[in-house]
Amino acid sequence: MAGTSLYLLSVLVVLVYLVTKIVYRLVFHPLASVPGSKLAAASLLYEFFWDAVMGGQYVFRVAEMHEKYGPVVRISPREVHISDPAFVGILYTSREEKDERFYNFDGDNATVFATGPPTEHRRRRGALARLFTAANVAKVEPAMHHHLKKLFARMDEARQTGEPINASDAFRCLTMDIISGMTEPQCRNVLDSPDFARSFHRTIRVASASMTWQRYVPVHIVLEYTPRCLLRAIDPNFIGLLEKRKELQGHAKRILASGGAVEPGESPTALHALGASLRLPPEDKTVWRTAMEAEILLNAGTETTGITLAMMVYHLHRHPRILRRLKSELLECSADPLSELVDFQTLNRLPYLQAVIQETLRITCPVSGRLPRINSSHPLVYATNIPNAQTYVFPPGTVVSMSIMDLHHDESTFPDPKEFIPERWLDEPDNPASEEERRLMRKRLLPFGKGSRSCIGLELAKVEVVLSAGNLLRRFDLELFETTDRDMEMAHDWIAPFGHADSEGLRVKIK
Ligand code: HEM
Repeated sequence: MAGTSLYLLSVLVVLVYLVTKIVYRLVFHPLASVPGSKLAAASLLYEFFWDAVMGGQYVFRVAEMHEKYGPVVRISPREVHISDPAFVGILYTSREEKDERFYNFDGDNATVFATGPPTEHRRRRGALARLFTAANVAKVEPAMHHHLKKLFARMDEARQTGEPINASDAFRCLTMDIISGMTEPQCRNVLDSPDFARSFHRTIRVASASMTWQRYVPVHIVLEYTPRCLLRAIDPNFIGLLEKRKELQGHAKRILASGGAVEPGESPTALHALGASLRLPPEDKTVWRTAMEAEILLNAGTETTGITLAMMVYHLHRHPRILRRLKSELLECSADPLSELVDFQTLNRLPYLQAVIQETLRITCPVSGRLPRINSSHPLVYATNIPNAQTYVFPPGTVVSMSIMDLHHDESTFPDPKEFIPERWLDEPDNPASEEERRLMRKRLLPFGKGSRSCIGLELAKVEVVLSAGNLLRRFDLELFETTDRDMEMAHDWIAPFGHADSEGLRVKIK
């Protein structure tokens, strides 16, 4: 009897605590006046449900909230999301920190991507930054030519057999081989895989989805300690993920032990840079952190650039006039035979290719989700010049996020935002946009983010996309194969946009 009363009392205490907490969040919290779903404001479970359980769906719910409530919405007890391009310069400065809860992909906020505090971040990013400068990326261009030639040889074979290829997977293989050659001592050479490494890409998909879960559950630890047979039964791709991680840890261990020494036959990679860095204290030179840093580079460098190439090829083949114009520019840019690769510098000067790439990055948003920041030391003020619009003052500690997607699809900056119109970027007589409007468009095209946390791989991605797209479209005539808008649309936001599980992505025939 006494036991039952104690049990009831405990339940009552928990209930009172929860109700008090919810009432506080809805009525007394500093964000209580911000509009949005009350369920989202009451509990983190709402975000958990849409982002983790439903698999990267919160991005769509947040868009609905903006439609209903306007540019400022409360999307969790502690987070406000803003859809107003004018605010981007205020939020993404070097003062704001990344929200460590959201970015905790590695389980310990230990990687460059996930680190919150600016001082630690500067130190960790500094250890890698030299590898990704324009000058160093230029040195890697011959390796990119090597990988591209491999891809083109596979495409030549496919032309002869008449079989379609999965271009989404093929591009991911290309970008994986490039970033792998810069990250780990042995390039993965996934371009050699007969099916363009289908199961490997499924592993990356699972890894990306599990990063969302990591925000709420220590996924890394759970995976480590769950029996392999059980994991295999749940999803065999978990095994691939763990094997890949073990392999990276092996490399990290050896390279850290040698102080980042580059062995004969190896090229200097991110792992070597981390091992040799004098900026990093011993606690940053653990095997786990070093391997995780490499894993995040591999993931960040594969999906983003891969999807950019796939989306570009898709949009171009849905718009034959645009494709014709691009091809004629590419065919005239060099006297070299088509069998030779044109170098980055030559391709990078082509205005229409640049416009096509800008438009692809605008419409695609290879980083699709929100990018939360915390104003740890100062209040953030959101004000607009819209008559009667409310001004908000967010106290220190508020999580404030924006999404590149909102910026790039803002109708007032980019008319017909869902349409693929490379001409909008060009200074041509029939472009209705004024110079001032184009200046604003350029300012608001931020596929690589903004501020001190913008993409470390920007120079690399630029060279990869220009070189690959320019040479591929110069050399091959493609035809879409059983690929529809549904195959190319974002179905899940797992930092990068992922397609439907039952879709093959982009498939093409080589003519
Ligand atoms: C088209 C290709 C790419 C796009 C559009 C892109 C976009 C972005 C964006 C928007 C961010 C900022 C994320 C945030 O604020 O939370 C970012 C960060 C980052 N990207 Fe990329 N990225 C691309 C390619 C790459 C490549 C090739 C690498 C490989 C080196 C890479 C590695 C990273 C890393 C490590 C960060 C974290 C930087 C930091 O916090 O200091 N990305 N990227």
